[in-house]
Amino acid sequence: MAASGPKLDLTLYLVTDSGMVSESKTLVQTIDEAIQGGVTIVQLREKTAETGDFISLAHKVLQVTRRAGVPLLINDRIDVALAVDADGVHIGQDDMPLADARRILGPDKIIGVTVQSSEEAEAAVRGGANYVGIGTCYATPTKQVKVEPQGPSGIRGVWEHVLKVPSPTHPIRAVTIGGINAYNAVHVLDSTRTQGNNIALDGLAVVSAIMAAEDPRSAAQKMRAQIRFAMESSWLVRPRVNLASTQELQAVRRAAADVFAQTKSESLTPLVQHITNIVVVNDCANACLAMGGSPIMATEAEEQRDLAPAISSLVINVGTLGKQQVAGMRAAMQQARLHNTPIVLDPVAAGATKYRAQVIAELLRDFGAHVIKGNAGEIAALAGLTEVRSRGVDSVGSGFSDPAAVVAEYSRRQRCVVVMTGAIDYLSDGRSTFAIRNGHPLQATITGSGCMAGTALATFIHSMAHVDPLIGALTGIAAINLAAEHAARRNDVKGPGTFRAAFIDEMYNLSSEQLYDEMVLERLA
Ligand SMILES: Nc1ncnc2c1ncn2[C@@H]1O[C@H](COP(=O)(O)OP(=O)(O)OP(=O)(O)O)[C@@H](O)[C@H]1O
Ligand SMILES: Cc1ncsc1CCO
Repeated sequence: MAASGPKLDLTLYLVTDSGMVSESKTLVQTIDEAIQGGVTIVQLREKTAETGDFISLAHKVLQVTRRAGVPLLINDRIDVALAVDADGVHIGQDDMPLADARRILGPDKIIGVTVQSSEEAEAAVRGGANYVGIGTCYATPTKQVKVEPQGPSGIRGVWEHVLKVPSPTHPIRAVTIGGINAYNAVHVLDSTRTQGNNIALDGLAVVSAIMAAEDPRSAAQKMRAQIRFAMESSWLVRPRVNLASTQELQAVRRAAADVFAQTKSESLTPLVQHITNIVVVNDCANACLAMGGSPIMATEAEEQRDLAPAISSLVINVGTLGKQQVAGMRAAMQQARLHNTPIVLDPVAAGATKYRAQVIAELLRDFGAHVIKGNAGEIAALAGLTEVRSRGVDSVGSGFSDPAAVVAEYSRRQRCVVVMTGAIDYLSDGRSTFAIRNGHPLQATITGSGCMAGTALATFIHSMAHVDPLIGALTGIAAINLAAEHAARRNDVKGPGTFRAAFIDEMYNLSSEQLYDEMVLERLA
């Protein structure tokens, strides 16, 4: 690492593109404002500039970066880096080989390498790169992408490999690049954390999210705030209810009963935004009200930005998909990510059609979710497992031979809570796995009981900051299932029709004491 130069901090890495700069600013002004907003390292990328022009621009940029104590790297052009005594270079796979670059620049300059695969990453680490830029996360108009975007899960695969390669001189660091912005920053950082020990990337590299902004300073500030949230407050690394205690199950039941009581109290009425299917929309709105929430079913893309600051959680249910509805989902999920609002994804009939499977895969790649809830057939389709099949919206057969392993494994893969419903419900956040043995067969006789379970999850997971998503999920499933048990016991319930009405009544009547006492909870892992 640059022994004499500025400290290598990859938190918010700006890659310049002079073609994007707003007409009212120069490139140097844009970089200056971006640094004021929190950019921690700059790479000057000028693919077409003449050598003399590149050098004179680099001199000007260097004045700004030096003043701020931020390293300046030159893309590709080692001659330019040497001419201005920049802090280092960033090279791609088609540029000068790493060994030559290191020999020319010496041990103290920063050298970063773009890598698209584990093999390229391994070569860069072994060759003594200071960091790797793992691409391409998302498709972007800023660069002709030679390789298919890999999405956060592909990036994570390369990152996990990078960490296993011994580095000859210094600990390797990594960022990812490609279509990163303030909407997806937290999702990208959360879902690229290593599966075993949650190690995060060192930062994110951005181009257009800052370079093309009218106000690069505030764009950089927004990015920094999102990155800080993901690095410091990610629920994936937050301590939570002490599950190691001998009183563990009581502690979990108590935590669930507390979330239930808070949600039902009049001082807190979570606003639960749904984009759900047309079959169940009214039942879900009533279920949400009965459990202490306030439902809103706003489906247009245009209204998501106005709604976003006020909503407590978001249900995305793909039961009846229209193109316009998908646009609404994308806009809502983007806003939810910006506001760190919990997202519950209900992948209804995930395996029934290719279109549905593709929409769900794209939503998960681009926005992820905090909770995915499905029946066994839906989870099987998402996880690519063939042990359980479905028919339309229903799961067929008796389920998985090892359901706890399935939810735990899929949860670790998706970096979210996974809830698999059925006669027994299985819930996992990848660290702990539980079963809830409540509920009644009458639930399976009405349409939308799974969708209402999704509503319940969102109603109780109303804040990422204040509700542990696993505890919120346990609360939601327990609440809905106990309401079903209570309804089924009523003399006036004669079958699905009367059950449906009584079910909503009993969601409304359920108390936190009943939830604590009657929840049948089992810890599986
Ligand atoms: N036989 C059963 N016994 C107890 N509870 C059940 C039973 N069947 C379903 N449930 C409960 O019903 C809820 C919905 O689960 P289910 O797996 O039926 O959803 P789903 O298939 O997605 O439903 P839908 O497609 O109708 O919305 C869960 O809370 C689950 O615990
Ligand atoms: C029956 C049905 N079809 C699409 S969504 C839905 C509601 C239950 O999932």
